[in-house]
Amino acid sequence: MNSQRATVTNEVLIQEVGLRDGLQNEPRILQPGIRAHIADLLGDAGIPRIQIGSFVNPKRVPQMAGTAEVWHEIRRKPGVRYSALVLNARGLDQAIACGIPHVEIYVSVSETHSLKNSGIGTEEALEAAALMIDAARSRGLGVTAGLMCAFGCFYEGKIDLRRVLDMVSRLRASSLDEIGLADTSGMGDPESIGSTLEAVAELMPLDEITLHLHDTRGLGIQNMVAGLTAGVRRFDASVGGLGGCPFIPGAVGNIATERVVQVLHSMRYSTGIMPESLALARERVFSALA
Ligand SMILES: CC(C)C(=O)C(=O)O
Repeated sequence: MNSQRATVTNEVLIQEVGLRDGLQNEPRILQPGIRAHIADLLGDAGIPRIQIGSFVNPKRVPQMAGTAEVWHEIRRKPGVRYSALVLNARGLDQAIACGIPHVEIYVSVSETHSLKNSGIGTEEALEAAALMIDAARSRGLGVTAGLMCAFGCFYEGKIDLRRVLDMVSRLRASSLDEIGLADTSGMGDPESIGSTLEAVAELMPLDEITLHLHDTRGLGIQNMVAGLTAGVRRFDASVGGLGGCPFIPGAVGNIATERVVQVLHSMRYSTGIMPESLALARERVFSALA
């Protein structure tokens, strides 16, 4: 047994990423006011963590233009952690300027995906991430740092586990609230998720890990259960299962929040999320996108 494993609880924290990962791949662009209203409905449904958007180049991802306006229009619910994704120093400056309290900074484990997604290689991205984490911390922001393509890559196939572990260790050298591991192209399966987490558990407690899973091959929920079995208690999910990386062809959405909640509750885990209210938020998203 390894000594890093923390006491496991039956409480699971869900972060809704539909307003970012979900919308970034949709042809219809939703205005900031509608996105803020959806965030309010999600908060009312008891979602404890809501990623409201990203600060990225609006020419590359037009769906994310106006994230600062979304933040200003949200009726901020006490106890909810609101965050935004940033991929470079410019995005971080925008996030700091708008006053969002928590940022998520992800770098890719795959060299090819890193170049396509952010225009720089993994080494440069890691160095930039360390500077961004320090800058965010010095301004009092909470920080999640994470790895994209941690369980495989559309372009490079299987990712060497030693590479993932090395990058986890290097991220952990910075001051962080948690580390995210993303199955960006949905190539993970319960076995690879379980064995990767077992190795990561030698480096850090798994209750400080967030899993971000895509349902590309229909294994998303099984992968979540593999994560739970290993000891992970934080998951990203997207209402309606929307989402996908705009820089991965055929990318499919995240695990659907309503399904995640249904499965977790049936397994007697608690999430604090009310399925009926979540269904209202889901309807609002789909009517806005119709
Ligand atoms: C930025 C990360 C979390 C992401 O959306 C992905 O890898 O799918």
